[in-house]
Amino acid sequence: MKLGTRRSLMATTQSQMIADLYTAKTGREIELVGITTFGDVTKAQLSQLGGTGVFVSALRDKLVEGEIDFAVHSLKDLPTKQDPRFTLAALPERHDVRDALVGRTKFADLAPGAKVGTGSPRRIAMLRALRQDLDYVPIRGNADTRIGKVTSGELDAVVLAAAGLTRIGRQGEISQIFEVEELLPAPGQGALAVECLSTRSDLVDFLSVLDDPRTRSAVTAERAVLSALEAGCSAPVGAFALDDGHTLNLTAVVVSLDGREAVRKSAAGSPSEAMELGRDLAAAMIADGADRLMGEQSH
Ligand SMILES: NCc1[nH]cc(CCC(=O)O)c1CC(=O)O
Repeated sequence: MKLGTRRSLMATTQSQMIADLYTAKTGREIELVGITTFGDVTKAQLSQLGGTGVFVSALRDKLVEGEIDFAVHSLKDLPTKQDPRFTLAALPERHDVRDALVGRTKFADLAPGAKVGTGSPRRIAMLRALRQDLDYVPIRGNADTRIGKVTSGELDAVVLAAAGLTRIGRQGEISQIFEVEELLPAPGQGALAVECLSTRSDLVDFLSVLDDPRTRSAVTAERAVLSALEAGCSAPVGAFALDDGHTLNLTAVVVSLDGREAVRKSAAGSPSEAMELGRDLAAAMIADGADRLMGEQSH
């Protein structure tokens, strides 16, 4: 069995984690196949690429061509619009959902005017809501490149997903983890998705041993919010859900890019109705003006 992976350290690490988990559960060996994607080579700002899924499409092409059997994606990079050719055969147990600050001080201790790097409109909007007096600098590149801008002194801090930092062994450089109450993560953040062709029912069955039902319900609700808001991965939308085994609790927010306005709502429901919970919460947010706040970020 061949598992296609992007070649970055983060991607190969998370693909290897899934391969090891699979081998531990089934005794079957997995071969990793490295693939270069457009998202890895472009210098453009992610938010200017005009669409989601830049990291995803090259892996999907290899699935269609039959070069690989399945692929592991960071769920938050997957477009919410379902492509019927592919099936999310497994959503394994989620890692840390939170965002982290990499810098020499905590966020509250940064001097006014300090340069904070992040390429994500969601993070910029939410960080502005916390502190208007900092200079938010759009950056991209892999985590290593971003952290390097702090080490070199070009930036005072950068904000990255804690899960990604941990996967590449850089958790020691985190100066603060933002609690979800102050910085709501991106829908699906910290979760990995195992995808294969829908026609490969043999694989869908095999891979389902990796699925974690509580992760699946939580991220289903979060992604339903994003989908119903008709927002993409570059929109200033945060969502976080937790399934305690009985109840699914969901919170979502849309923040204006200047950080001055937000529509934030929570709801609880049955994990078996995760999709409806997310969709209904998004409808309530739109009724409160969420779509107006997203402005031209929505697509
Ligand atoms: N957009 C890139 C991306 N996709 C997934 C992660 C982090 C790991 C995850 O959420 O699973 C990252 C980097 C980051 O946001 O810092």
